[in-house]
Amino acid sequence: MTSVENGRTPLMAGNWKMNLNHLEAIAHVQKLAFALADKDYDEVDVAVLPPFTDLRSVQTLVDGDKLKIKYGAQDISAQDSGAYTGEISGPMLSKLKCTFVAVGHSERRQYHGETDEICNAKVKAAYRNGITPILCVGEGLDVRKAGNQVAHTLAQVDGGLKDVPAEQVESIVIAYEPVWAIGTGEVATPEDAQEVCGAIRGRLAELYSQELADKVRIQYGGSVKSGNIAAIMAQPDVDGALIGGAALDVDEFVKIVRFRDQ
Ligand SMILES: O=C(CO)COP(=O)(O)O
Repeated sequence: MTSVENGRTPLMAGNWKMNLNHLEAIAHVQKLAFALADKDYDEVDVAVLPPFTDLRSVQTLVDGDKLKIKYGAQDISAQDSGAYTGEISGPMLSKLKCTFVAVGHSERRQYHGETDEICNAKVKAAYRNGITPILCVGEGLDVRKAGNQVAHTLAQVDGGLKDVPAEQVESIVIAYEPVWAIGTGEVATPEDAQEVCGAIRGRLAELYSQELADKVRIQYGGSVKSGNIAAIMAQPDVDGALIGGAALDVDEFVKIVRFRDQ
């Protein structure tokens, strides 16, 4: 059974990382909207995660032209306001009508020391402010080589969701991004992606219920391109992708969104 038959609308989200200023963001989203407009994409949710400085411009464009493209931030503070220099809060993001926020991306974990505890606080901050977290999990190369990818990733799921109630978690997006496949051109095989995405769904069933687990969208991320997306999406527990480099190229991103045509 594919994810579409399972009733989960696939979510293709472009994580721009630290790329594109607000003028480039406007041009990018306009081009993306135009490219998607000539064919119905109702059966796929499309989102972009631009840098903070682009969000107001993207919001104005999406609102003004009533675009179906959703958007969100790449990070969120665990606090809602106060003396936290350089941080961006949930209330600020929800004022910009962000649908999503990435939490615990491996680059945040690696370069900013984000632990599962911090990710858990950020998941709660997102829900407190009506924003859907995209909780990013996944193992590094050493863990993969030792064959511990499932246990490692499930521990991140447990940590990120600690004390988060079912009525919130049923809307969460979990992105499985093996660190060794991010930006390296080294894509996990569809079977590798399915192994861990399936285990994540199994864990959600254990922690909550099978019914909840069947609703949650689980994405794969790591060197996704138009040439490999169809095989990845054919896996029963993969419901979309979190796309880095390939999302910066509108034509390539559109091909990924239209994975059924590949
Ligand atoms: O980190 C990623 C998305 O969040 C994946 O990045 P790449 O698609 O560039 O490998």
